Amino acid sequence: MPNPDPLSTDLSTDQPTDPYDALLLLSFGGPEKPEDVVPFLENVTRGRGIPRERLEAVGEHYFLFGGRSPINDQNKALIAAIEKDLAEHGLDLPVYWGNRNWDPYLAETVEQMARDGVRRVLCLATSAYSSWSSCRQYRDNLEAAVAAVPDDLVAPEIDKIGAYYDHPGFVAANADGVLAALADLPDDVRDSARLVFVTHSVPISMSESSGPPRDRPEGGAYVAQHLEVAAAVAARVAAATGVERPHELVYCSRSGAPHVPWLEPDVNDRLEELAAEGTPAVVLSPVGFVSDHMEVAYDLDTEALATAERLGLPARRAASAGTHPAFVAAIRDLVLARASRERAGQPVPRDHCPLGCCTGSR
Ligand SMILES: CC1=C(CCC(=O)O)c2cc3nc(cc4[nH]c(cc5[nH]c(cc1n2)c(C)c5CCC(=O)O)c(CCC(=O)O)c4C)C(CCC(=O)O)=C3C
Ligand SMILES: [Fe+2]
Repeated sequence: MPNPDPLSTDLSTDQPTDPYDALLLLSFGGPEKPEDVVPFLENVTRGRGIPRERLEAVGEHYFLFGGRSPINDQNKALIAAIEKDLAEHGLDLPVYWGNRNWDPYLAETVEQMARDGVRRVLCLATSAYSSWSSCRQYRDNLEAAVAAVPDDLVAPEIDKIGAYYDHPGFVAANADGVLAALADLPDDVRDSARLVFVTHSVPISMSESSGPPRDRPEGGAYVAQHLEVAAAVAARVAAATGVERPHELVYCSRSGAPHVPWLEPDVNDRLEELAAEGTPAVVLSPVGFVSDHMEVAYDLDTEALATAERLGLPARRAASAGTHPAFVAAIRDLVLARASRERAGQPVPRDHCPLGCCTGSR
């Protein structure tokens, strides 16, 4: 038990980040040069039954960008922004970084934390939503990394912040991205533009088993959470512009075997329909991604924007949360809120997944 006597700690003059002595940014990882691409894809898809053709196609996406995913640079920029923000607020909390699929690997980072004498760690994953891929798999990675710490070291205890999609700072950052994209559209279609929110498709079975079993919304938490963010961002944009625009949620980056159903519609198919219906313009907002991953660089900026261009449909891609100050402040808030609840012995329900939460992997 981390806090056998919560009252005594509550009344002390602890640091606002106590009981934590480090923050861990946990991410997916990505290749940095052409030689990295195949080993990276092997790491990602080990035991996942992804067809060879799909892997070759995804490899090409990476080669188109010189074998370098944007994700590691995005994470470095986010860590720098978090460190600066923490320092500006007088908070002394070192930030570590570990990935599931590429260097720096999570297990090495956790071992390094043990060597540095770090005992209690708060972890933020670069995914804001519930599902096996976006939450449970990261928890399993943490457990495995802690278990792999050599016996001569004391492994740190790691707590993971739960889904944070509805944090007002995350919503505000995405809304700002949509506002900037709208401003960049031609004047005559700006007010009639449709807001198309995009996230990573997942198998329907994964989506339906996402979230805590007891209060799981119909269809699963993954879709429900994205719809909530889409509505919140659209409402902020309406308030800021004085114009109500229609909005919807679509999907990108479908993978897996063709006979396994995944969430639809695909963004490209939907753009075809919207163009046929005479939609004047669209803004694509990648709310499913906290920063500009390869899915954003390829599936949206390369593929979907080309689809829109071919259809003669004016389209702009909105910025993801990235290092937007509202998102960076949201991270500080999530850290301080969790630390204070921990000191008071009041767990944050969403940070503790019940049995059966986000189980379905395919
Ligand atoms: C929900 C979700 C997120 C969002 C949450 C989060 O951020 O974690 C996400 C993120 C990412 N996915 C990424 C890359 C890949 N995902 C793949 C495969 C898959 N993703 C899935 C789901 C998700 N993925 C699923 C159900 C599969 C099928 C295989 C399986 O069941 O596990 C494959 C294999 C090839 C392919 O099949 O596409 C690759 C290369 C990158 C790195 C991008 C970069 O380099 O910038 C990132 C951030
Ligand atoms: Fe993925």
